[in-house]
This record gives sequence, C-alpha cells and structure tokens, in this order.
Amino acid sequence: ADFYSPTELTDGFHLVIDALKLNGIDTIYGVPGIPITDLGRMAQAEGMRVLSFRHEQNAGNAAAIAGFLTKKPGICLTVSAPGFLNGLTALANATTNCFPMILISGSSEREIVDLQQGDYEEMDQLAIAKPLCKAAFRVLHACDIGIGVARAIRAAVSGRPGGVYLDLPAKLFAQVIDAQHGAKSLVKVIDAAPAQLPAPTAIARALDELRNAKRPLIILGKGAAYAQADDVVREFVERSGIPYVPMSMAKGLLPDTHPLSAGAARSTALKDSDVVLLVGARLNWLLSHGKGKAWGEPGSKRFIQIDIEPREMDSNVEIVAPVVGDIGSCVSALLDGLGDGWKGAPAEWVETIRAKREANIAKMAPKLMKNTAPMDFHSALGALRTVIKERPDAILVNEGANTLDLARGIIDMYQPRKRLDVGTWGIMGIGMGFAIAAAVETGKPVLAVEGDSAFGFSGMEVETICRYKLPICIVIFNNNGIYRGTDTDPTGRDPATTVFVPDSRYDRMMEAFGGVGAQVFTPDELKRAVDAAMDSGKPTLINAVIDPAAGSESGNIGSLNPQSVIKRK
Ligand SMILES: Nc1ncnc2c1ncn2[C@@H]1O[C@H](COP(=O)(O)OP(=O)(O)O)[C@@H](O)[C@H]1O
Ligand SMILES: Cc1ncc(Cc2csc(CCOP(=O)(O)OP(=O)(O)O)c2C)c(N)n1
Ligand SMILES: [Mg+2]
Repeated sequence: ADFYSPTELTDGFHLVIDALKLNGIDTIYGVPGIPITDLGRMAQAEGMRVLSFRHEQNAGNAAAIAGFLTKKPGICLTVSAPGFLNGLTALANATTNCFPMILISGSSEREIVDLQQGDYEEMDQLAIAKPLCKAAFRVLHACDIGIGVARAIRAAVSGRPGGVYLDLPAKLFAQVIDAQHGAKSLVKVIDAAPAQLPAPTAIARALDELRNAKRPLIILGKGAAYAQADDVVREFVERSGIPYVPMSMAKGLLPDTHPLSAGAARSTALKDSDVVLLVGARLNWLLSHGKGKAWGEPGSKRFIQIDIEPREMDSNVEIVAPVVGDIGSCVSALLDGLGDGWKGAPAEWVETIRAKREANIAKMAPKLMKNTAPMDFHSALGALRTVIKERPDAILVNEGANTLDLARGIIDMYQPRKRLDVGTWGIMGIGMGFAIAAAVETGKPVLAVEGDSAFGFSGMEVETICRYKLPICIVIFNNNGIYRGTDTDPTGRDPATTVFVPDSRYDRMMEAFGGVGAQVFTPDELKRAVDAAMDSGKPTLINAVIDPAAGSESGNIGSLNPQSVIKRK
C-alpha cells in the first residue's frame, strides 16, 4: 500500500516492475521489441539493471545461470513469437539442468490468436511453452500480475528448480487500474523454496547402508552446488572420510586438490565402490545410467540417493535408500546421524583411491608442461590450470568438445559454483550468456574457455560484453574446426563439414567493439595474455592457436555417435 498515493492510477507496465522488485528481483536479461521495449526502458528508469543482448537465446542462458548462481529466478524478457522461440531453447535447457528462470514474453491478443486471424507475430506461445518447461502461466488482467509473478517465482525455485514461462499479452501492459487496488494485488512470496526435511527412517536406512559399506563413494552433483549448503557438504565428506567424485558443475564444492577427491580416479571409484551416495546428481547418461562396465559387476552396487524430486528415485536403477528432501536438510541429518560410532571409510579403500588419483595426475603432468608451438589441448590447458590456481575466485565458463572434456579434468576448481558449463544436455552456445550473467551477478572476473565452434553460437555477444564493459576474458581454442581442423571433402568441391576458415582471427572481433584482442601461439604467451586481461578487467578475446590435428571426434563421448556399416561402392 505504500507504493502509491490514493488518487493515483497504475498500469500493467508498472505492476510488472513493482512485482519483480517487491520480490527482490533487480536484473532483467532480454532483447527489446514490440510489445516490451517500453517495459525494459521503464524498468531501467526505475533502477532495475536491464541488459540488452543480440539474441534472445543468450539472454535466456544468462537468466538461467543467474538463477543457478543466486537461487532467485533469472528473468529473460523477449518479444512475441520469434523472440519467444529464441528464448525457448534456454528455457528448456534451464529446465533440464534444474536452473530457476522465468521467460517473460510479450504475446499477441488472445481473441485474434484463438481465431487464428493473423496478428502481428501471432503464436499460441503458452501452449508451445508448456511441454518444454516446469510451469507456464498467462496473465490477462492487470490486477492478476501480482499473483502471476508470485506463482512464476515459486514454480521456478521450489522443489526441483526449473524454467517457467510467463505470457503477457500486449494489451495487458497499458491496462490502467486504481493504484491502491494495484498495490494490494502485489504478492511478496514467502519462503519460495521451503526446506524439505527427510524422513528419519530414510536417514536411518541410508546410514545403515554406509555403515555396512566396504568401499563407499560419494558423488556430488550440480544440485549440491546449487543448494548452497557448502559447509555441511564439506563437513560431511570430511567427517565421513568417504572419497567423493564431483560432477562437472559440482567441482569446487571441496577443492579439487582435496585428499578425498576421487575426480582423477573416477573410473576406479565408479567400478570398485560398493555403496554409492548420490547427492544432487542424477544417474543419467553422464553417469552411464548407473549400470554397465563403468560400474563394474552387474548388481554389485547399492545406491543411496539424496534428491528433492521423489520421482527421480529408481529412474535408472534401484535405489536401496532413497532420501527425499533438500540437500542442506538431508546432509545435515546424515551428519548428525553419523555420530561418534562412525569409524570413517575403510582405510584400505581410501588408500586405493588416493594411489590411483596420484598415479593419474602424475601420468598427465608431463603433457601439461609442453611450452612449444603449436599448442595442443593439454599444453594450453596446463597454462589455464595455473591461472585458476592463482585466481581461485575467478569464474570459469567452458564449452566445446575437446575444449570442454579436457578442461573438465585438467583445470582444478577451488570454490563452489565457479565452473559453469554445458551441463546435462551438453549444449553448445551457453558461453557468452553464462559469462555475462556470471560477471553481472557476482562481480568476479570471468574466464570463458571456448572451442572455436562453440564460441560461434553466441559470439555476437562480444559487443554486449564491450557495451557493459564486463570483466570477461574469452580464450578461443582455435583448432580450425569442430573436434579437429583437418577433415576434407572427398569430392574436393567444398571445405569438409567440420572445418572453418584457416588461420582465423577471432581476436579481431573483440577489437571491432573496443575490447582487447590478442593472438597467442605458446602456453607462456597464453598465460601472460590471460593474466593481463584478468588484471585489467577489460573485455578481452585471446585467439589461442591450437594444432588442428590435436582433437578427437566428439571429445570423450564419440561412442554415442551412430556408425554406418554400409560402405557404398
Ligand atoms: N536444493 C536441492 N536439494 C536436493 N536436490 C536438488 C536441489 N536442487 C536440485 N536438486 C536435484 O539435483 C539433481 C541435479 O542432478 P544433475 O543435474 O544430473 O546433476 P549433475 O549433472 O551434476 O550430475 C536434480 O535431480 C535435482 O532434482
Ligand atoms: C546446440 C548444439 N549444436 C551442436 C552440438 C554438437 C556439438 C558438440 S561439441 C560441438 C563443437 C565442438 O567444436 P569446438 O570447436 O567447440 O570444440 P573442439 O572439440 O575443441 O574443437 C558441437 C557442434 C551441440 N552439442 N549443441
Ligand atoms: Mg574447435
């Protein structure tokens, strides 16, 4: 009620802004256009940060990772139909990765859409969004904006986080209502993501499994990173003494150099463990669905699973001890239940993991030291590994195939939620959107390590990065192609389908918009250029020349490719 004086009027534009601000949302990522250009202008004039992108997919990816980093839904604002569709990829990806975001799109008038009379940018957006996201709502009356925004926030962050679509038809914005009435219609969401406590019986069952284990293993997933229960997760790993494998975006929950880290001994850990505690990690393709040779003898594993989504249990293999609830509450209950009786994980098993980890690290070490040109993935990543070790609070964004797969194992992370990558779908194109939101939401310097193909999906946002003067250093691993730069067209007519222009200079793209460009040929030159960028905080793009023959098809997941057995004469 203290928003407006008694005589005033308000309208849809103002109610959307007030509803977002009332709920602590202060940033919007979007692309202007009919019917939401003025909404963006007015939000900016009222003190919200409104960042305009060059393509809605990148604005949507920014909103998604903002949600992952802050636990508040990131907001992506788009025009109707084509703009909405461009945002959908990011909304679907957010939902797949359990990142909370709200895609707000202007839309055409219901009466015209429903009679299919050909409105400007006509599309039944709500119907199209529904199957691709966690929840979808449309608001037709200004006095419902408060409830609509509240429902979208709660749907995005409660339970398993995800993407929500909020459809705002053009006529809604200019609808005028009494200001007092409007003020009363706003809803400040109370406890949007309520703690969900596990049942004591579930905790007891899980502890029994752990007590009987001879070779226990913990797997930390990005749900554990998202939960921001960092202290209790770390304490549980250390008090239990159980080795752990961090999934890609859970790296840094404990430093990758931690004595209990089994990241560098992942194959042994998965194959030889007998009881596996999943913490905010799904047994999907990234964990070979919990079965097959990666997991050793069939039926040899007993899985305990902590997840806020009850239906995740038994999704791939039997879960002998399901623990349903939020990670903070569940891990705290397990920690309390360990009690003084807990003797730690069997020393022989911990030693096996340690020895395997050290051996694998030692085997890798020489590959990281090569300081000659042309660079390959290992030698270039060796330089960046040192950069992150020296700058642990920098945020690392990473995408590509070899550029992604090798960076995941070579660049150690030291703090939670510092590694942001392609996630569950392995989607290309998250790079610049993630880098922009990471810089905006945290104020920390960002290092985006990009395959040259991956960069191409969102590369136009280098102008956005320069416009907002963001502390983002992009390193492009330029191996002239997708996976490699050496394929050829057997007919000799065109370049192969997986190569790019040879000797390309992506660094010049950044210079085009006033940023710093550099080309480097050795790991030393790469490290110096990155250090200069991180020290200056200036938008920088480094074109790191990588041997075009260095990569392997599809990085680590080439086996997922179907192979033709037919060889035409
Ligand atoms: N706060 C939370 N508490 C418990 N589980 C959560 C929480 N947030 C997300 N999750 C769960 O974490 C899981 C994340 O799994 P996934 O995305 O497969 O991680 P990763 O790819 O790192 O293995 C999802 O099943 C999701 O339901
Ligand atoms: C939206 C989308 N479209 C295509 C693809 C398929 C793909 C997976 S990885 C990749 C790029 C690999 O080349 P890059 O140069 O980035 O990396 P490198 O191996 O170091 O040379 C593509 C096109 C995916 N995953 N998502
Ligand atoms: Mg490449």
